[in-house]
Amino acid sequence: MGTLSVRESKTAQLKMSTVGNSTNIFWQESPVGKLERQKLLNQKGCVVWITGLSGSGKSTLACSLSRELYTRGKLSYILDGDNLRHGLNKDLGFKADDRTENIRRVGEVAKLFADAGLICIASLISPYRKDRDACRAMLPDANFVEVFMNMPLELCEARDSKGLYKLARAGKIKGFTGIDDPYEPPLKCEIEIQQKDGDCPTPGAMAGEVVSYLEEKGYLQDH
Ligand SMILES: Nc1ncnc2c1ncn2[C@@H]1O[C@H](COP(=O)(O)OS(=O)(=O)O)[C@@H](OP(=O)(O)O)[C@H]1O
Ligand SMILES: Nc1ncnc2c1ncn2[C@@H]1O[C@H](COP(=O)(O)OP(=O)(O)O)[C@@H](O)[C@H]1O
Repeated sequence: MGTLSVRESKTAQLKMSTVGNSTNIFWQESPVGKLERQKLLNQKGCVVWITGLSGSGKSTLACSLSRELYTRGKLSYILDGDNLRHGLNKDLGFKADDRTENIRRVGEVAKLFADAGLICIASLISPYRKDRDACRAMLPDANFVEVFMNMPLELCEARDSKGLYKLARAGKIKGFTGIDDPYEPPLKCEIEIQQKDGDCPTPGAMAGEVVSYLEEKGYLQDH
């Protein structure tokens, strides 16, 4: 074989792949790697995945956690299920397959944010265990922190801050999680938030529990 041109030799070094329906694709390495990005940010990229019923406090925790990290000079980004359904996932409904695809897409985006060196806070009902476990498997080095908002349905329904439980009970929303659609609680998660003596921890206390875990596991420093 003659001497390959730079392009050909470069191409020869690149491995052609087929992934799903994408054929003849090549992985392009970035000149700046994850360790360099983490050094710049003085933190380690990871995904904090918050799961629970509608009204269990996922968004409240996501916001208080993001704020607490910011006050400590740490960069995070929230991927909220409701919000992403206004854009990236606006083509998806709430049937089981659509929820699975929703979680898969958010998992892939969260993986990119973590690779960027951010603390990615994903807050979605994510009712199916297999879908959450598939997201966990996407993350290299197990940088996946599952937080279960273990609040009783009665509390979530009493809150009903969006009036959706009332609509679901009236049969105006079909397939509403917890009412006539399943939620599979985690069998093993990193953090479980629940009531103590019938009282909910404050948003600050919830955030503090997660920050302490991240600190203990070394995510709030790059070395
Ligand atoms: N049928 C049904 N079941 C559950 N939730 C519903 C439904 N229809 C609309 N909503 C609103 O959508 C929000 C949940 O979206 P997610 O992307 O987190 O759901 S999932 O993870 O795909 O199950 C959820 O937001 P949160 O209340 O913040 O959980 C609801 O506001
Ligand atoms: N720890 C908490 N203490 C008191 N109220 C809370 C707490 N967490 C959430 N709430 C309230 O419960 C309602 C639902 O919270 P939200 O974060 O929107 O839940 P989700 O994102 O799971 O649907 C809101 O009115 C919120 O203010």
